[in-house]
Amino acid sequence: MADSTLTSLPPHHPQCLGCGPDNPAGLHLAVSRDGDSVVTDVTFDKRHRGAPGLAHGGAISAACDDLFGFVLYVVEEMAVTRRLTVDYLAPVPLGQPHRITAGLQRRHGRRLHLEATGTGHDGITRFTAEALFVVVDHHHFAPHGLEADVQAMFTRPQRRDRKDR
Ligand SMILES: CCCCC/C=C\C/C=C\C/C=C\C/C=C\CCCC(=O)SCCNC(=O)CCNC(=O)[C@H](O)C(C)(C)COP(=O)(O)OP(=O)(O)OC[C@H]1O[C@@H](n2cnc3c(N)ncnc32)[C@H](O)[C@@H]1OP(=O)(O)O
Repeated sequence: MADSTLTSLPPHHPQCLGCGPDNPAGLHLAVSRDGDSVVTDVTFDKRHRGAPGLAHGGAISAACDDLFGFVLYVVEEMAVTRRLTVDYLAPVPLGQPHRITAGLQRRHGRRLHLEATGTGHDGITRFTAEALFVVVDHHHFAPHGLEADVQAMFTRPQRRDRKDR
């Protein structure tokens, strides 16, 4: 969907399940910032099938979780998912684009309360999500990943100036 008011955001890292371009099993979400919100247009396909013709709830949940991870560019904090709740309001057909919009609802100390809405291009909202993210520092990631990869997450530019989505 072309939208001149959106600013592209970089993937969390190249292999990220949600947004990494180099993850062959990934959702390959392309995410943009729109003011204090972040948005992505996702089209689930046969790799994400649950019931015949419909998206798997886990795939929808993964898309929401990853998009919440982009609100961190707005908040300018590193944080991880502590709790994620998805309301599946209506079946999500494969092959139909849905726009997911997410943002910060409120913050209490380290706790970030986030919310998201997924709406088809037909205007039907088929899922919503809420999450609790908890702010962490680089020590959270350091024991598990290559030091250079962890450093890159903390030091990369926070946005790209591409406005062509
Ligand atoms: C500078 C610019 C930065 C830009 C960043 C941009 C991008 C990078 C972002 C992310 C990182 C990279 C890749 C992201 C990939 C995907 C994005 C999706 C996100 C994920 O896919 S991420 C993976 C799944 N995720 C986990 O792998 C977490 C496992 N987990 C833990 O590692 C611990 O569990 C932890 C650290 C979360 C907390 O542990 P802890 O010991 O530090 O803290 P504690 O337990 O004390 O809780 C702290 C405060 O939350 C309150 N609290 C807790 N539970 C609550 C509940 N249920 N209800 C209400 N409040 C609750 C407490 O009451 C306390 O509140 P208070 O501080 O106010 O007292």
